[in-house]
Amino acid sequence: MSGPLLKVENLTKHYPLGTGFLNKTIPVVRAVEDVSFSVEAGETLCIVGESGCGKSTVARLLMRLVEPTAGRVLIDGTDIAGLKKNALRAWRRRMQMVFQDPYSSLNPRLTVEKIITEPVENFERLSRKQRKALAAELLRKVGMSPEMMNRLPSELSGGQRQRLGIARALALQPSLIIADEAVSALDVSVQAQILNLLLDLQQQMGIAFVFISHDLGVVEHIGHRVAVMYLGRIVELAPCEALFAKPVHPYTEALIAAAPIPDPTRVRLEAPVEGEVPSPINPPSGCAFHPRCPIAVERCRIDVPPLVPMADGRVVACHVRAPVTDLLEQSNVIAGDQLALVSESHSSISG
Ligand SMILES: Nc1ncnc2c1ncn2[C@@H]1O[C@H](COP(=O)(O)OP(=O)(O)OP(=O)(O)O)[C@@H](O)[C@H]1O
Repeated sequence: MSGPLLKVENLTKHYPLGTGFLNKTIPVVRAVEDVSFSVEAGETLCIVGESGCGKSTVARLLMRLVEPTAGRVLIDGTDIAGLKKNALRAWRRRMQMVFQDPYSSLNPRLTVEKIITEPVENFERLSRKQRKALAAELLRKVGMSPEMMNRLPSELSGGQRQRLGIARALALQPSLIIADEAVSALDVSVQAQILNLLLDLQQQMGIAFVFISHDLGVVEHIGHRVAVMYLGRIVELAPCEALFAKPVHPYTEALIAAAPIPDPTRVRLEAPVEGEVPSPINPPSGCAFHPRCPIAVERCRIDVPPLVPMADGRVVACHVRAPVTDLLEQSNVIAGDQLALVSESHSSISG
């Protein structure tokens, strides 16, 4: 199979505030603006950013829990918006979600066995014996004892509940799991166990992850590539190591500087970002980060910066650090498809 497993093209979601009256223009929350990225089979793409930057809305759009205002989501090249009954069911098997709060996402009245076999039983009838065998296999996969099969979610710890949420997501052998703040509610030591479990499962089963988190420590541990979002837009997308070693966008730089440093030998370079995140109902003109940006120039107030590909494989939307003109002058060192990216859109990102 060629091409990425998941491709997101110019995805946009505006939530209208109210229903409008006498043809008055309704204000909208610009939750996601012109977001594009791709995910290869077996890859983990992390999406990071402050609260309200649109991470969960991207997850909901990927799962088709909300409809996009514009843009497309393609799985293996097929637009999920156009899928009809059978194709939609087949697609639903391939993409699963793990939520932040496993407690509220697990039915408290169902046993562990029922919870993890239910997704399969939505597709096919299982005998009692098959159900027990499947439940035991899935529990083992996530490091839990099959003896827990008859328990209720309330009898499990937070970490066990999250393992259960993962087991349920694995039941249909998905190609892609969307994990939205999947470890945020857990203690640090349990977080590490769950992250290592996800890494193991990825190696064993070749599952791709879109891993949404506001915690850069978690992202650094698990990500292959990282997309940094600010006020609905991707401002930088880079291989994980490159991003942490040398953030280019001033917002990425500020986020990394503000994150707690687990390694005491690493030195924090700059002060954390100052000021409040502006409202997505009335975002600043030009680059939405310019009112908080220490290096903003006049142009940043006027034009939205396009995502520009850099030599090390990352893309950055910053007039100062990734100016389009500089790159066009160096066109002899830029591949043709990268150049197309620069001119074609504000946020095209190749996988
Ligand atoms: N159903 C909705 N109606 C109106 N506005 C919404 C709706 N859902 C989300 N929003 C707004 O869209 C913006 C993006 O929200 P989203 O939950 O995607 O951000 P997030 O980065 O996931 O934040 P958090 O980490 O706090 O969950 C926010 O301003 C939020 O208030």
